[in-house]
Amino acid sequence: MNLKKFERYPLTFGPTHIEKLSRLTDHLGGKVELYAKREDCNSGLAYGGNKLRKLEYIVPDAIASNADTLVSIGGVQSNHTRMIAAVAAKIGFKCRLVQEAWVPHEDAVYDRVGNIMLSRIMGADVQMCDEGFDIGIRKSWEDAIADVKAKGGKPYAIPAGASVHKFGGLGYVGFAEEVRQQEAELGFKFDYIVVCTVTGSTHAGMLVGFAADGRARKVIGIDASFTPAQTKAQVLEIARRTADLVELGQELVEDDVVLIEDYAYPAYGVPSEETKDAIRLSAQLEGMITDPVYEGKSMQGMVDLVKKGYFPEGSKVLYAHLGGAPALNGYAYAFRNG
Ligand SMILES: Cc1ncc(COP(=O)(O)O)c(CNC2(C(=O)O)CC2)c1O
Repeated sequence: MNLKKFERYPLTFGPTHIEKLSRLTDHLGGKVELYAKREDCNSGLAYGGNKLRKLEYIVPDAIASNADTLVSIGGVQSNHTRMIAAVAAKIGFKCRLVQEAWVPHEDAVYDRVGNIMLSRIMGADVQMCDEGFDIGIRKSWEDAIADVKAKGGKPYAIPAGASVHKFGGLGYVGFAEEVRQQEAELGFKFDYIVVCTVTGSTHAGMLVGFAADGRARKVIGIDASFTPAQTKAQVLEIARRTADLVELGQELVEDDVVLIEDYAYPAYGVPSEETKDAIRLSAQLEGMITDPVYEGKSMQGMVDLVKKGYFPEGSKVLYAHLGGAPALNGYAYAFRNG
C-alpha cells in the first residue's frame, strides 16, 4: 500500500492522541476495554475534526488547479463546511458554502449559532438553501460552482463531507497507518474500531487502511445518515477507488463494509433520547463531549454494542471521535434540563 506518493498539506497537529476511557470501560462492566482516538482535537483550525485529515490530501490539488475559491456543501450545522471555511482562510482562498435544510430543528437560533456562525465569522459566503438531506451530489452545489465561475472566480469543488472527491479516502488510510504505529508503542492491537458513518470516506479510508493487516471488517461503522443503503454503497465505492489509488492489492466486497443501522433514528441530525443519554454518559464519565448528529450516535452504538456482548470479552475497542461539538449550540433546547 502506498500513500506516500500523494502530497499532503499539513492542517493538523500530527498523530492524534489515543486515550483509555477507563471510567466508561468500568461503567460498562470492565470486560471490553474502550479507548478513544481524538480526531476532535487534531488541529487549531476552528475546533478541528475528521474533515481536516481528508483535506490534507485535497488541498494540494486545489492549489495546483490554480483555483481561488473552495466551494462545498452541508446542512445548516455542517462541521464539514465549517472546516472548509477554516481551510480556505488558512490557505488564502475565498469560500462559498451551500447550507441545505438537512435537519428539522427546534431551536430558534439553529441557523445562527455553532458551525454556521463560525463559517460566517471566517468570512465564508454562506448561501442558505431549502433542499433536504441527501449524501449525494446536489444541484444547489453544482449551481454554486457555476455561479462562482460566472462571477469571475475560479472554483474548486469539494462535495459533501469531502467524501466522493477523488482523494476523499486517503486521509483515513493514513489514520490506519497512524494507529498501527501507535499500537507498536502501546504494545497491543485494537480488535475493533468504531466510527460514525454518513457520507462515507472516513469509514472507507479506514476500511482500506486496515485491510492491509486483515482488519477491514473490524471497522464498525455506526450509520448516522438514516439512509443506510445509500451510505453503505457510497462507502464501498469510495473504498474501492481508494484501494486502487494506494495499490492495496485486495478486491473489496460489500461484506467488507460493516455498517450498523440501529442508532441513526429518528432522523439524520435528530438525537433520540438514547443518543442524548450517550452524550451525557461520555460527558459525565470522561469529560468527552460528543454531538447530537454524529458522535452522540456512534457513542450510543458503541455503548449498546458493549451491553449486548457484540465485542467478545477481552476485546480492545478504539472509538474514533471525529469532532462535531460546535453543533451542540444549535441543540440547546434538547439539553435545556442538562
Ligand atoms: C463530527 C462528524 N463525525 C462523523 C461524520 C461522518 O463522516 P463521513 O461523512 O466521512 O462519513 C461527520 C460528517 N459530517 C458531514 C458534515 O457536513 O459535517 C459530512 C456530513 C462529522 O461531521
